[in-house]
Amino acid sequence: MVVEQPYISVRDLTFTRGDRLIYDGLSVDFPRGKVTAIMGPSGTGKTTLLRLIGGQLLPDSGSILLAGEEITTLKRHQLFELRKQKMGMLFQTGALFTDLDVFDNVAFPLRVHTDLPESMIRDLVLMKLEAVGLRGARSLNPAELSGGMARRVALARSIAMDPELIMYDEPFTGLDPISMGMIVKLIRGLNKALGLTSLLVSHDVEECCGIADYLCLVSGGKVIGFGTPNELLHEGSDEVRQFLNGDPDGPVPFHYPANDYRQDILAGSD
Ligand SMILES: Nc1ncnc2c1ncn2[C@@H]1O[C@H](COP(=O)(O)OP(=O)(O)OP(=O)(O)O)[C@@H](O)[C@H]1O
Repeated sequence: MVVEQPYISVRDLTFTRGDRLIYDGLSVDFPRGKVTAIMGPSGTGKTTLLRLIGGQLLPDSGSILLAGEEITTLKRHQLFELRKQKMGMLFQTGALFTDLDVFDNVAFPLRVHTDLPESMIRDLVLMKLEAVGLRGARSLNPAELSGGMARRVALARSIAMDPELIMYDEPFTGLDPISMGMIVKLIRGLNKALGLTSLLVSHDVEECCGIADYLCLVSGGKVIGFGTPNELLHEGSDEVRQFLNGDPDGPVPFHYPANDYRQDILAGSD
């Protein structure tokens, strides 16, 4: 798919972990102002891709352009500035500070990264908490929140600095259906209201198809499908459709390669 003026452009990306090649010449563009869900088999490198885009990992080779900046060659302090100004991240493990209440958790990045007066910080924090429906919960401690509420506070914190890009890693994991519905609505709503570019890693095909403008399917170190959910569900390759439909057998076989079953049985013990 040709993406006009992508927010993120990845080219010929190679990345290895130990002796395992995770990405082998990955090239993909992520559209500006849209929600793109990155999906694919477990262990294929989806979280790794978010970390490469966030500059937390450095590729072996290749380029990652984000809002015109080449992430892979930025110096540490430049990367820090870029992250501060442009990126919000919501990782599944992105825990709240347990010794700070909800208000102070959301205020934290503003207090650390800006010189804004406390009165302005208060207005901004209340605005972010209102956006996630938790203005009334500002005095609660993290221990008093449900899992879904904690995720929403973490979301308010990750948009505190008005990022251009927000990256979500498995934002639905462990949530009950109502909390999941709220997070889905928030991801979609915030993307539109704040004009964000959103990248979302998740295994939930149904949620992703409902929320994402585009799906990016990654497998074997490459993009095997990129398009709207509708396009991929109807016109994707057999492998893409097998993944999206959750079929147990297809191009990715149910059976691990083995010798003849009958011979195996007759052969007795190994
Ligand atoms: N810190 C690490 N050190 C070494 N190998 C790692 C590390 N983190 C991840 N890996 C390996 O890198 C590969 C890609 O991991 P990654 O977490 O990006 O996959 P994923 O597609 O997000 O998986 P999942 O869907 O299960 O979360 C996996 O094989 C994993 O075992």
